[in-house]
Amino acid sequence: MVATVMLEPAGRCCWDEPVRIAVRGLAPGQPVTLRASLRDEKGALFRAHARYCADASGLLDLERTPALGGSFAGLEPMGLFWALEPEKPFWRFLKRDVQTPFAVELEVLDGHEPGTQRLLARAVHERDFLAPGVRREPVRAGRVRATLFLPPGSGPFPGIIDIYDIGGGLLEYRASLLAGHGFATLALAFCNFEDLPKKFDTIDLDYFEEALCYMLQHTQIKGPGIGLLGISLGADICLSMASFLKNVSATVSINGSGFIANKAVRYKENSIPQLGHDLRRVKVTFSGLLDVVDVRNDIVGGCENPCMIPIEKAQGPILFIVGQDDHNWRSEVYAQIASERLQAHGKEKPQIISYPGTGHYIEPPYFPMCPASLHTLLEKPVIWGGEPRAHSKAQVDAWKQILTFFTKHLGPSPKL
Ligand SMILES: CCCCCCCCCCCCCC(=O)SCCNC(=O)CCNC(=O)[C@H](O)C(C)(C)COP(=O)(O)OP(=O)(O)OC[C@H]1O[C@@H](n2cnc3c(N)ncnc32)[C@H](O)[C@@H]1OP(=O)(O)O
Repeated sequence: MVATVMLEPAGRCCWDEPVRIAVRGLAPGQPVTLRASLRDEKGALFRAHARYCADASGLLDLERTPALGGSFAGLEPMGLFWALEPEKPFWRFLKRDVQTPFAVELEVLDGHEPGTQRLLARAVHERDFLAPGVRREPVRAGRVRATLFLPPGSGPFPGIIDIYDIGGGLLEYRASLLAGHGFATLALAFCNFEDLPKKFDTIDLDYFEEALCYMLQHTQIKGPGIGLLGISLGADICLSMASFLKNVSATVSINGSGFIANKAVRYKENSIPQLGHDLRRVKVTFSGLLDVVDVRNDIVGGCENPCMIPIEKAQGPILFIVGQDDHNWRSEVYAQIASERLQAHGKEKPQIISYPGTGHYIEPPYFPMCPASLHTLLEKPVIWGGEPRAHSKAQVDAWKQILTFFTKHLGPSPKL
């Protein structure tokens, strides 16, 4: 009998959805190796593999059969995706063009010995970043440089602004996936994109207010408030927006700090000074990579430190998503200080969801973890923390929590 790869859903699905992989037509108990590979838009190759044995009927179902070793071990139906590793060192898994899918090649090889394996079956699985009917609209309005993703239908939809980290550019993949869940989502650039400054010294909230106004005046976006989602520096920008600007209904901080790091924040007559850092606290790991986790200056005065964002002024609730092994900075400690500050100012204790074994780049489900990559400021590779299996589980759960939080506080999307 000929071995065949079966995929469910067949052919394609969105990147944040699980796919069921099974192989039919193997010999009873046959040892096989499954291999996954994909190339990103810059041509970088990502690969993962795992060894399995078919069951007594010659079927291998990744939802029922544990991997015996390889890039991962145990019952991990999506392991061939989250365990993908770049061939090029320190290469981050990114989707640059969300209008095309990632094509993942799946191969079934005979046996467990590398090098001598015969190809038994092969399939290509396409993983999309735009769900059917999601519209992508480039936004060049006033100073705002962004892309808006609108769910199918005429709305009005709950709206979210999505902001990434200090690397800048315009990363659209998280916003496009969120639109597939019914949220009109604006992927917002703030530096290193088109005519925006390559580098910046101050975070000027006027720019972000302009983006917020763009969302609020959009006929297909539901008011009276907008949700904010950010990671790293993007999370701190979101917390600053929520603290100073009106009409922010809910904020999610993914590994933000609640402090102004090395770029002062300005809004009209208000400004928050930077905490600063000391490069003498950069550590060199055993592997020779840099670890910047303790580089920031101490927080004198705890939650009343003047470099802290006045999050008690935020109108809407804040959800803190935290990786306990974040090596960019101590996100868990910072979330606790944020909670203390809110309570010290008579606000409710915020929801903090803290994940063990989880590093800095908490991305949408099934994104391979980025253990280390080039730091924009240091221009050298730094470690980001995280253990791939735990990090992957955190990403799946965090995504669900984020969707639930925004649905609760922005309201559900209209039914199609
Ligand atoms: C002084 C420091 C202190 C430390 C901490 C202080 C305290 C904290 C203060 C701070 C708080 C802040 C808190 C925080 O936020 S901390 C988070 C810090 N984050 C970063 O440092 C972001 C790092 N930047 C990136 O990863 C890039 O911007 C990305 C990858 C997003 C692409 O960006 P862009 O689209 O602009 O790239 P390009 O096409 O023009 O290529 C440019 C170069 O980038 C390289 N590249 C491209 N793609 C990848 C990839 N997939 N994987 C790896 N590298 C990649 C490649 O070398 C390429 O050059 P070339 O090979 O083409 O010549």
